[in-house]
Amino acid sequence: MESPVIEVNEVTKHYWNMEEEVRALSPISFSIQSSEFVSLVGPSGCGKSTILSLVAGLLPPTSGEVTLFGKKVTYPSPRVGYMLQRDCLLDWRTVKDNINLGLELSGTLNHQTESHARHLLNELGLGHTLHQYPAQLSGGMRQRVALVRTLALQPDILLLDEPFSALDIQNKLHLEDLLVQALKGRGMTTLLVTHDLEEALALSTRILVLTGSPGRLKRTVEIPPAIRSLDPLPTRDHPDFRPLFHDLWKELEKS
Ligand SMILES: Nc1ncnc2c1ncn2[C@@H]1O[C@H](COP(=O)(O)OP(=O)(O)OP(=O)(O)O)[C@@H](O)[C@H]1O
Repeated sequence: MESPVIEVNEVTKHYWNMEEEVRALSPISFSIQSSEFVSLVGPSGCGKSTILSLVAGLLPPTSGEVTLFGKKVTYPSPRVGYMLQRDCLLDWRTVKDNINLGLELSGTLNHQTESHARHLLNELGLGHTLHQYPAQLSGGMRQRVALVRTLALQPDILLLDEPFSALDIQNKLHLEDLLVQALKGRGMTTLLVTHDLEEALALSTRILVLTGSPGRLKRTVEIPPAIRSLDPLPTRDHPDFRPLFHDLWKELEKS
């Protein structure tokens, strides 16, 4: 078996809140292979976002270690793209200048990378918005622009922290579909935090169920290939989808 892209090894994380110590994660270990799409689900406060920040190199673990491609994470890696619930678009920049922002900051903006960013914008159905400003776009369109900005960096690892949770159901389903299409053939390894079990089931190859607090891994659910091979919308009609959903739901109720 290939060595994992992401490895979280006996990691704990404690925060200090004024004088009080908050134990966010008790020792947690898991690894993710290349091109896997793994979702983290669990009750509020069980440490899901903390795990993403540790993998992104934005926070150091209290003990244990996180490795990416076999190397210990000590700072944010350019191989990682990170997308949040808030789109964080800059209102004074056009869509074109927003999708180029990450490339500019990383010093990799050139004719080729800019044209790739524009190609992604077209793929996500927003080619016509190139010279518009974020205020002229709907919430779903803004989030699509944020996704293009993240994918434009061509990261090997994509971290998604509830990226669609602020959207209405129609936009959410549309974006899930666009995300899957955009990831096809690009070989990215994805780690998603979501509260939406349907979303986790429809997008993932594997789901890690956490419990708190402090957060720890409770169960790993492999998504059957018959479901995995379908696009997000039709997965929901697969006869195994509802039983899996109820199984996960019950697991979280016990958390
Ligand atoms: N910067 C911080 N300082 C102090 N405590 C923190 C900090 N960040 C997170 N925590 C605490 O660590 C624990 C885990 O937080 P985290 O945001 O990782 O959980 P989560 O599972 O992502 O929650 P949610 O689902 O509500 O977003 C919580 O108890 C939270 O209050």
